[in-house]
Amino acid sequence: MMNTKGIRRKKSSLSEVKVAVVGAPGVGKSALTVRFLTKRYIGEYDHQTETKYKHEVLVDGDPILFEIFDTCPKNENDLPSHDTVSWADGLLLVYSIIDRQSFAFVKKIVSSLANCDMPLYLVANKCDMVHLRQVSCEEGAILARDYDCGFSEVAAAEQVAAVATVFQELCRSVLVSRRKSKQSLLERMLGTKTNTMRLYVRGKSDSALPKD
Ligand SMILES: Nc1nc2c(ncn2[C@@H]2O[C@H](COP(=O)(O)OP(=O)(O)OP(=O)(O)O)[C@@H](O)[C@H]2O)c(=O)[nH]1
Repeated sequence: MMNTKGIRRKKSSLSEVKVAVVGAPGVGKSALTVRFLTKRYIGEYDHQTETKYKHEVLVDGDPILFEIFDTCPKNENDLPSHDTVSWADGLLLVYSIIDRQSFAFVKKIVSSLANCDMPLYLVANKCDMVHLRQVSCEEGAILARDYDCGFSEVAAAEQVAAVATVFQELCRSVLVSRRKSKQSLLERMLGTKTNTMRLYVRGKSDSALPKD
């Protein structure tokens, strides 16, 4: 699905960000994904198929081509596959505030990532159903602090902007992490730290600096 309204730059200048939407069955992964893509809420989806979408939007004024993988676990033990995790630049971890098991499922997913240091964003969906709440907002916030990632409670059923913000925040984390790994690759290739390099360049070009 493509939304190219308002975006005039060449495709080649786009940053691509791959997001896998993961979480227990029925937490609202498709509802959140479709809300972001179309701004609409559709109550029931095909639960049998995993779907990949493409969606172009501006994030902080820059065009971003999102690739979104709406995963579809068969049961509470069906964790995201190695292929899914290695495909993704970032994971949107979704649980439902009215389903404590789905909160535990998110923890299982993150444990299964082992040392894989990828950008994450924790989303607590169905916050329109507070009367049935099983997971407090504080628990979500604490878990996100543990994972060093962003966190929001949202309702795909009712909100448009809050859902978009979740995808945009994850996108920002992906871009930051990409910049950091490019920088550390450069440092490794040069066999030096960037700040040492900066000193060297300055020393060569700045005649006002002392010679040693
Ligand atoms: N009240 C409420 N219901 C929601 C919300 N989001 C999704 N639902 C409902 O929750 C059910 C499951 O939503 P889906 O989007 O299909 O969930 P899913 O995580 O994609 O499910 P699987 O594909 O089976 O893994 C549907 O009946 C949705 O209408 C929400 O924010 N509030």
